[in-house]
Amino acid sequence: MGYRKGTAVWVEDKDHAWVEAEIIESSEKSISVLTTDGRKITTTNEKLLPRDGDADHGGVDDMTKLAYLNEPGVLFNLAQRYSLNEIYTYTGSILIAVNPFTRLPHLYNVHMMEQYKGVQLGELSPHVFAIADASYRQVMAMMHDRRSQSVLVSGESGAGKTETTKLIMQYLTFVGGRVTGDFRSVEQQVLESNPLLEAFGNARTVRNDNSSRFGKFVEIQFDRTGRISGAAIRTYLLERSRVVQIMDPERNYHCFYQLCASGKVNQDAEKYKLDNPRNFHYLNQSKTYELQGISSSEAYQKTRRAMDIVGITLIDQEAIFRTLAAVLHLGNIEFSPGEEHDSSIIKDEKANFHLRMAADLFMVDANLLFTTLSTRTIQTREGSIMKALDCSAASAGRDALAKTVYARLFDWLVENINKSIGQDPDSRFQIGVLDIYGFECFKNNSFEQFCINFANEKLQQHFNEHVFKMEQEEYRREEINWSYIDFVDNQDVLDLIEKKPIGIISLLDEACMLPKSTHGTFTTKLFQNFQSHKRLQKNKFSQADFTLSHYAGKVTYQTELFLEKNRDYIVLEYQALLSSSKCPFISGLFGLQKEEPSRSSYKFSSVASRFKQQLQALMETLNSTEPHYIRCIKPSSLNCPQMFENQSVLHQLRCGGVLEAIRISLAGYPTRRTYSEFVDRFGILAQEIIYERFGEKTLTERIIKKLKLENFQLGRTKVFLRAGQIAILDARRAEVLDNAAKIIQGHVRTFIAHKHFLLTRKSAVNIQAFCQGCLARNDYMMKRQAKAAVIVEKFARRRICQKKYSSLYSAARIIQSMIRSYTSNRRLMQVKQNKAAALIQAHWRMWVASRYFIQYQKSVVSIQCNWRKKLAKRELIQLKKAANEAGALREAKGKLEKSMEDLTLRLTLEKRLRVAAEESKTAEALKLQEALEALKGELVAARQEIVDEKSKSSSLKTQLETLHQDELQKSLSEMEEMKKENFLLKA
Ligand SMILES: Nc1ncnc2c1ncn2[C@@H]1O[C@H](COP(=O)(O)OP(=O)(O)OP(=O)(O)O)[C@@H](O)[C@H]1O
Repeated sequence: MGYRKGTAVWVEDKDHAWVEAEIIESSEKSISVLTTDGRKITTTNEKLLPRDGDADHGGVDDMTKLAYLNEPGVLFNLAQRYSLNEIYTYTGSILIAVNPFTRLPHLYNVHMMEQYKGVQLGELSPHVFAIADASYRQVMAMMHDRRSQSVLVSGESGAGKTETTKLIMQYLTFVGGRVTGDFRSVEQQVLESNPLLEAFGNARTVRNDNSSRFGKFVEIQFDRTGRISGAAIRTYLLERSRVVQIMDPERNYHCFYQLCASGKVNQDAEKYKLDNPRNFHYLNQSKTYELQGISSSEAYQKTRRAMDIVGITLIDQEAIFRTLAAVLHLGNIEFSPGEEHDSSIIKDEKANFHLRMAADLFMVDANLLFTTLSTRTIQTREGSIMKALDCSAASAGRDALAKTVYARLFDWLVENINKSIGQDPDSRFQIGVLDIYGFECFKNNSFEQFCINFANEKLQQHFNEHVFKMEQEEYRREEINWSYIDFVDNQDVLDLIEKKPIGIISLLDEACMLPKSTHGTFTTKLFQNFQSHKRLQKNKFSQADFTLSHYAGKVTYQTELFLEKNRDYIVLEYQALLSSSKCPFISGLFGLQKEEPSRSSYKFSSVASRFKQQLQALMETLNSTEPHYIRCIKPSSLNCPQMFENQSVLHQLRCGGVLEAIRISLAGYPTRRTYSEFVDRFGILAQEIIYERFGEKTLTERIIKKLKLENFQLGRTKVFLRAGQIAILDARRAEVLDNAAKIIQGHVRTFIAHKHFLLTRKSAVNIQAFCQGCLARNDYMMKRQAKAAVIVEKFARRRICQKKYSSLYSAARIIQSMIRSYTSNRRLMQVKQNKAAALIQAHWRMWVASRYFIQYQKSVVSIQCNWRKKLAKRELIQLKKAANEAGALREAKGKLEKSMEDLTLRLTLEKRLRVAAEESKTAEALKLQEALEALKGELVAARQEIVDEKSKSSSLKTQLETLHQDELQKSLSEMEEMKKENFLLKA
């Protein structure tokens, strides 16, 4: 395009940095710009991007829509979208996925999946679900259109291939899953196979914490109804060397760390004597044991759960983890030189312990394990000879055994997952998802990079064939006017690598089989055979290196370990040792195969050749499917979100063939339809001619001309359209259909509206009736409530009055009882006083009677005494007369004297008694006097009390009266208020 002077642009400077600039001169051949930092740069169109282009509007979702289609345009479009978290962009039918390095849950929820279900590619914004849906719809299309599909996900390590693959599988299980909720449904098993394979096949690398160290092709099979009916997983080239050798800060496979951390979950770690990963040689070569934000014990539980779901029995699970533990113990077996030359023995007690542990866990004899590791049997014509191995050979053998065991374990897992998920023999349509390592070019590139880049060349060829070659062939077949577009055909690189009998792989295999070959002889032979091959170059500094010009750039390979890594030899002693295991799982891994007798105990098998065969099979599968491409891009080498490294992204776009695809797509005719298809679809755009007797080709031409489209091509059977023309046709078709739909809609709407009106009217009447009923019911309810309120008020008032009355009543009762108690007290006191007075009177009368009686008695006694004295005197006189008269009289005199003495004695006695009685009577009278005095005092106090009581009762009476009056006043005022309220309520 031509730029005007003064146009603001971005320009790529010689350091490949993009800077702001302004056009100062523009000619056909070159453009001069002045950068904002004052530099004058002369550049070309490709290295310029207008600043007010598409990028300023948030970018376009399909690169082919870019107004300025060049590298910076593509790059800035991606960067612009990435900054808005729009990580997906189409390039025609290729989806570019830029790794966000942060969770974007809103992009992947069920709602999103619902949105993309059944929607044409391009209708919604670009998404991995759209690609998955397109492939699913293709599988479910009309019978004759059906074709198996494949989705090829590629990109460099850490670009997000595995995540993208998981999302595709998630979508396919969503649209093709049954709603059974079954714990072990096929789709559940397909999904759960991911974490299981990740545990055993993924590891931390410098580029990615969860890097897949194997390639994977998952084929999901569908039944006639579009439901998932089976699945098959194929894996490629597991990185075996990682089991025994890791570099800081990388890690070994996740499953080892998970097993060591299993102590928190079960007894496994303790049972297998795996206390700490730091104690195991295969793990402690790197000081990284933990992954940020991931708990190994939780991951262990997840792996176990996945094993349950994919149907691995508990016995097999136990055997798998036991085998892993055995591998770790195996790595700790160290050797030291033995007594004999070139022999080795177990280094120390610790190594011996690990030897025994490994043997126990493998369930083989410990001595046999030692012998197997430290010796080798060589077959000679004379018979077999046992040769001792030195320390380094024994250690290498130990590592080879560990790698073999792990690789077989991994293969067993894949095989069992496949068996457990099951294949559907009746399924005729599949969707395959390929997640394979992207093109790699490091400082040091070894055998693994060679294989990976070989695989990428193959995939690129497939891509070329699909996108470019087929395109060109079709143009030729259809005999349309077409100037060929060049593209970088990589067939020559593939021939160089895989051609038989002379290609890099064949030469490598030959070198591996010849006993005296080294990597040096291999490279020498390679250069001899391909002296002037334009894709192969010698390295100036190292004879052992060679450089290949891949489609994505030049890569120099260091061949030191090529031979060793290509040899997948199976040492027969290992085979014999482990097939003798008492554990059926382990002996099953190493089932005895009939070996051809050989001189050596090694049986060579080429890793590269096997990989080549696998790739061939994969390509055949892919060729029978319709491919969809997803190119994952890693925007930041630091794995940070919102970081976009232009150079790296540009390199990845080049490697992925994205830029080439855009170029070809725009230069050619990306859309083509057979005439019948075209007329079927777009005939409605020219209805006036559609029923005329023209051929389909003429009809097609007339339709297109009617729409004034230019630059289209009419082939033999198909019409070829330029980019964007189909969109115009579709838009016009949609317009016509829209108009037709509008008329139909108008009629349908009238009908619906009429029906709706009748229904509305009926409903309105019903609603009115219902509302009126409601209002009447409400009114009635109000009245009932008012009446009820009056009753409630009445009861409330009665209750209040009752309460007042009862308090008054109880107060009156108290007063009454007080008065009564007062009068009865007074009566009681009177009775008590009367009683006391009677008692005093009685005592007084008794005292008076007793004084009278005593005086009377005294007088009687004195009268009696005087009388008796008189009588005695008379008798005495007589007796004296008689004594005088007779002696006898004397005696009588004596007697009389005696009786007189007695009488005087009795008299004095009675006198004394009388005195004592008088004394006691006076004391008693004194007592009575005192009691009388006390009673008088009590009487006075009682009188005083009565006076007090009287005054109290009079004060109570006055209080009661005032209380009564207050209460009365209050109730009167309340009555007034109630009346007012009642009046208000009534109002
Ligand atoms: N769509 C995505 N959303 C959020 N994060 C993502 C997404 N894709 C990738 N990532 C992040 O990038 C990391 C690397 O992705 P992934 O493991 O898929 O890369 P990869 O290309 O498969 O790498 P390798 O080839 O090493 O296996 C993931 O662990 C994840 O954190």
